[in-house]
Order: sequence, then C-alpha cells, then structure tokens
Amino acid sequence: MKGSYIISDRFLLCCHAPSFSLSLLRLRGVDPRSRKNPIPLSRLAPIYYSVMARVAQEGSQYDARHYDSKMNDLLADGDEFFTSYDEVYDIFDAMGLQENLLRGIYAYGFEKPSAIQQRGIVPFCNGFDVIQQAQSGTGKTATFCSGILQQLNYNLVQCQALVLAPTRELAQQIEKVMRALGDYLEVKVHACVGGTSVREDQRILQSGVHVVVSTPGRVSIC
Ligand SMILES: Nc1ncnc2c1ncn2[C@@H]1O[C@H](COP(=O)(O)OP(=O)(O)OP(=O)(O)O)[C@@H](O)[C@H]1O
Repeated sequence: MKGSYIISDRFLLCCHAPSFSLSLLRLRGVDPRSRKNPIPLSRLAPIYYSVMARVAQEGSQYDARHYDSKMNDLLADGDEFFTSYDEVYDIFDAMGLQENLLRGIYAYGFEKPSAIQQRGIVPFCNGFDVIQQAQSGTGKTATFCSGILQQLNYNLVQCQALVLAPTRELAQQIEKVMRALGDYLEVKVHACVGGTSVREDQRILQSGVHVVVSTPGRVSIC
C-alpha cells in the first residue's frame, strides 16, 4: 500500500491510499514567491482535486469530471511541473533542524531517519512545494510533522498550520506525533474532531494554538 502527501508553502495535502487519508496544512505568512523554485499553488490544485475527487460525491466541485478537467490542465503544462529533489540526509543532525526539535525527535525514540524522512524533511523545511510518496508505515507522518514544527514561529501563539485528516482517529494520531516531536519546542497543538464539544474547541482555539489537526467537518464549524 502506498501513501503520498503534498506540501506547499500554503497548504499540505496528505493522501494515504487507498483509504485516502487527507491532510491539509496551511502555513501563514510565507510568501511563495520568496522561495527558491516554488511550484505555484495553482499547479498543486489539480492534485488536491485528484484526492478530493475520490472522496467527494458526484456533482460536487471535486467530482471526477472536475478532476479530469483539472488533470488535463496540469498535463498540458508538460514536464515543467515535475522536478526532483535528490538530496539525502542520512542523519537527523545533518538536516539543520532546531535543537529542540532534534531533542523531541530523539526523545520520541527515532535514532535514524527513515528513507522518506531522509529525503522529505529538508525540502519541506526549505519551503518547497513537495509531493512525496512512500509505503504505508514508513514515517510520512513524522516527516510532515517535523517540517511543520521546524517552520513555526513559537513567539506567535496563533494558528500557523492546519492539518486536515479524513477520520477522527487519524487526526488524533497526527496530533499525538506532533505534540511528542514538538515537546521541547512547547508547541501548542489541538485536535479538532467530531464527537467532542464544539464550544470547547472554540475556547481552545481562541486561547491560541500553533497547529490545528482536524477533520474537515469540525474545522468548518470552528
Ligand atoms: N525514523 C524513525 N525511526 C524509528 N521509528 C520510526 C521512524 N519514523 C517513524 N517511525 C515509526 O514508524 C511507525 C510508522 O510511522 P508513520 O505512522 O509516521 O508512517 P506513515 O508513513 O505516516 O504511515 P501511514 O501511511 O500508514 O499513515 C510509527 O510507529 C512511527 O513511530
């Protein structure tokens, strides 16, 4: 089973096939034009639609027809869209991560980055728009969590990243990993999922968090 996720400097889309786990990250205050070779957000949109097409009802804006038309737009652009990033960092220490993030990673029990982590964390931290794909259980969650944690401004206690997941369980699992890896950074993470009090979610969000992990239904209410 393969999973993939897409990260842009405006959003992260996470899709674990075949269950189509979906995460969306939005980083605030990042100017895509200031980054080296950014892929314009508009180029990533068709991929977002491709994931949504599989989970959306027919007739919605994300249905298969919409997906086909977006994919045709994308393919018409040719190879320019696809670039590869072949730098490999076989130890966490070489990735230029904040010391407190490294402490969190090691304290969580990770000694050596997995293959996807060796290739995926640094481009994310450098602000590239990335699409990454790896087998299930190979460490993608920690890859994008590390990328988010590295980029947050911890002096600003407001939501700077949003991760969307298709199920409550997955959102809660991602929250746990984010919280654990960001323990020494004192990251404030909140999982906004159905089955809990909306008021309590709103209270926590108003009190200030750095990262929200949510399911789409609950986030639209909050
Ligand atoms: N560098 C590492 N060293 C040791 N264990 C790791 C490392 N990275 C991840 N793991 C562990 O491997 C397991 C699978 O990781 P994770 O859930 O992040 O994979 P995933 O690719 O996101 O999986 P899925 O596609 O099923 O969501 C977890 O128990 C995680 O703690």
